[in-house]
Amino acid sequence: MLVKGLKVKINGKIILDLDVALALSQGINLILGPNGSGKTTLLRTIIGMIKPYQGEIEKKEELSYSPSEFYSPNIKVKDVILSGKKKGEYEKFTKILDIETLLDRDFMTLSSGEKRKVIIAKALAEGDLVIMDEPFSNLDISNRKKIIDTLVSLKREKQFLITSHELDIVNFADNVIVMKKGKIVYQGDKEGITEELLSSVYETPIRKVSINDYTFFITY
Ligand SMILES: Nc1ncnc2c1ncn2[C@@H]1O[C@H](COP(=O)(O)OP(=O)(O)OP(=O)(O)O)[C@@H](O)[C@H]1O
Repeated sequence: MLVKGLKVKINGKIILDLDVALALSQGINLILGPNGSGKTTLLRTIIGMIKPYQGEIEKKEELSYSPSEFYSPNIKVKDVILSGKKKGEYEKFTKILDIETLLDRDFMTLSSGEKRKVIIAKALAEGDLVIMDEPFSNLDISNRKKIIDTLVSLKREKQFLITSHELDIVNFADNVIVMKKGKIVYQGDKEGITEELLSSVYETPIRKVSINDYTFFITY
């Protein structure tokens, strides 16, 4: 996928203003950035929900999308999942994410974490480039690990573009994009995600602490 120089205006206000091309790598591409920095707008523009007034998006891959919020009134879980194209792959992901017993339930009666797993299973089954907005929100620590392990195990088959407010997801990322005020202020490997960069982007002191090669990000 090629995403170059995107500019988006909503109600006359510039929300996205990318001077640079978005350079995705193989595997897990993670977008970080404070609230309101334009992460969701960027994802929605890539999938075609928002039309940029400038810039280019060239997509060769099959894209799938898991939004950060979702509402599907009066629809069964299996119909949410089966409303896509690649039906064959659903079984694999409903099994991995342990949602097989939920298929006959009404989607809106699920807990927030169960809903999250359903829409993630759908996105994983449908796309070669899987775009997920805050896939870890609503998930308990064990389900969070299950999703991370699944993404890591699929890295050679699929490409991921995800957002998260959980900074330690950096540990699993092959490429990190940092946004602030509608712009990309960093993209590259995780080694470039320094305390200085994060403290400046989030406007609060952030410290990196490593234990057994795993990096935690803490405020102090
Ligand atoms: N339809 C809209 N009308 C007006 N402003 C909008 C609209 N959509 C987005 N914005 C504004 O654009 C900015 C970027 O929003 P966006 O949802 O892309 O941020 P985000 O980085 O995903 O934030 P968060 O981490 O809080 O989810 C915000 O200031 C938001 O209020």
